[in-house]
Amino acid sequence: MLKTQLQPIQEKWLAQIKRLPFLQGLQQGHLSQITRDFYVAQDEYYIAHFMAVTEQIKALPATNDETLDEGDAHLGLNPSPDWVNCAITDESKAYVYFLESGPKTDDVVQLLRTIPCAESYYLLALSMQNQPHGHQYQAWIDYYTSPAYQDAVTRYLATLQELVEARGFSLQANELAIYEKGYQFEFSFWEQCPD
Ligand SMILES: Cc1ncc(CN)c(N)n1
Repeated sequence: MLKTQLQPIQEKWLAQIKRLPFLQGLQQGHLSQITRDFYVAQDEYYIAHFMAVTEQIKALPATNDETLDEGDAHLGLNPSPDWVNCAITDESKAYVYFLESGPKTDDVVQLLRTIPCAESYYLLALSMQNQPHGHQYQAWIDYYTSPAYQDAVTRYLATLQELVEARGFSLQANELAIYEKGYQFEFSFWEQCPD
């Protein structure tokens, strides 16, 4: 039931994200240095906040996430030392504000805010796997398709499933709207990256 509710939203936004110039460049291995630096700067900022939010989700079982450091994925894009000089955009700040806003007491809502972030990268990277001649950004793809990252995504979805089953009613329209908003922010985050 959960999958039936989430999948149409997920598929709609992933299709739009894949068409964006940055994703096309990522897929084809043709991103400029400036573009990669810009992305890494925005994402370092984003991830720091994302990690803090997920640590507050009480229902998420504690795991050994030592193998997960998204800095490794960034290295796969070969940023220059100049990435630290890129200003953080209003779009990136708005996404972080969305993650951090709202009551912290409802784990269902908090998971719905964060799952688009976790699952979309896994699904995007999966779609870039198996290029005939290897990939320019193979380390980025490998990071987001790794068993450790996949386990984290599975853990988020399984926890949401358990919480929804335990409360005895399926996701409501206002909750699905939060999940969709998360995907909208994912889209805007990628859209802002120059090609
Ligand atoms: C904006 C964003 N969304 C998702 C991810 C993958 N955790 C990320 N690194 N950055």
